[in-house]
Amino acid sequence: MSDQTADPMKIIAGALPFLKRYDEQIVVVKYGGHAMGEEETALRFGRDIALLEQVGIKPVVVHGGGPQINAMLKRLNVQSTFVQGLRVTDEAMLDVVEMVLAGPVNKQVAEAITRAGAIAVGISGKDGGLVRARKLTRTVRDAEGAEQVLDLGYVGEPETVDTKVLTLLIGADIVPVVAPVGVGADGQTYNINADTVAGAIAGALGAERLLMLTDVRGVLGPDGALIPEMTVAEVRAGIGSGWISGGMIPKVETCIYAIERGVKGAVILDGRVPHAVLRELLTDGGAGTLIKP
Ligand SMILES: Nc1ncnc2c1ncn2[C@@H]1O[C@H](COP(=O)(O)OP(=O)(O)O)[C@@H](O)[C@H]1O
Ligand SMILES: CC(=O)N[C@@H](CCC(=O)OP(=O)(O)O)C(=O)O
Repeated sequence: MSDQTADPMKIIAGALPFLKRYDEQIVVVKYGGHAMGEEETALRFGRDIALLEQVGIKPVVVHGGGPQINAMLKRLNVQSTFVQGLRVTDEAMLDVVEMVLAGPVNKQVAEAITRAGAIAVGISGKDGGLVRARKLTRTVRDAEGAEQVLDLGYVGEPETVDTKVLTLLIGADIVPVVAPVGVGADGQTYNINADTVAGAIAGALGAERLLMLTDVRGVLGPDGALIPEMTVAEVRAGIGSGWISGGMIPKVETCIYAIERGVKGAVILDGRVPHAVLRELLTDGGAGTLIKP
């Protein structure tokens, strides 16, 4: 039965148990740059988040903006390289990253939610000491099996998360919208993968759910089919075999991180599907890939 012909009373009755389950619960939603797409997609996302807030759920949005950074770099004629899904970030790159993420992208997402009738405030991880970061280092093995440390420049990882500013906003019924930029103890700004920030915030807040909105249906197996549920061990095997790759790696690693810190469920789903967030939280027809212990 299509949405248009469904009995509205049935829909409302069906949503009630979920509304009860998530009442006053924090749900962290990672809104990926690929899922933002057209302006209409962002507005639709804003309406869904505003609705969650209006029915008593406490949404916290962490957004990405990789494609939007790429578009700006193209205009500036600057090349960018990625290692294991992470953008190598020198000083000039850092300026562009912060300008795009904490600027237009952050404001567009907050505005879309506010326009839909909730109050949303855009901040970056630097505001209120939210995300204290440290330089991220990655090691790889070369052909001879020797370990090599990669220098990704000013790419960071969350060291600590101070949830005070989020708690204050949530307590005042304001939806926090967070740009994935952090600051080190010495004041150095770091570019952090948005998935990682979402996981760290979900863990620190003890969120009920972490939803990762992207531009694929979820984790796809080697045959291209959607995998509805995966254990942590299965995810690790997928990374090892190479069929989980690129931007999907930080996504699944984030889900594992969040679950290990007590987040009840972490889901990777297609943010381009209309009402993806509402479907996932308020119906039993959840889509995407649920990662579980
Ligand atoms: N096994 C897999 N299943 C689904 N997507 C995968 C897989 N392995 C790699 N990917 C890639 O990961 C991408 C999602 O990551 P990313 O582009 O960083 O999204 P976002 O901008 O939403 O954070 C997909 O578009 C796809 O190209
Ligand atoms: C270190 C690193 O790679 N940072 C990301 C931050 C934005 C991001 O994560 O955006 P998506 O969620 O849209 O991919 C970047 O520079 O693209």
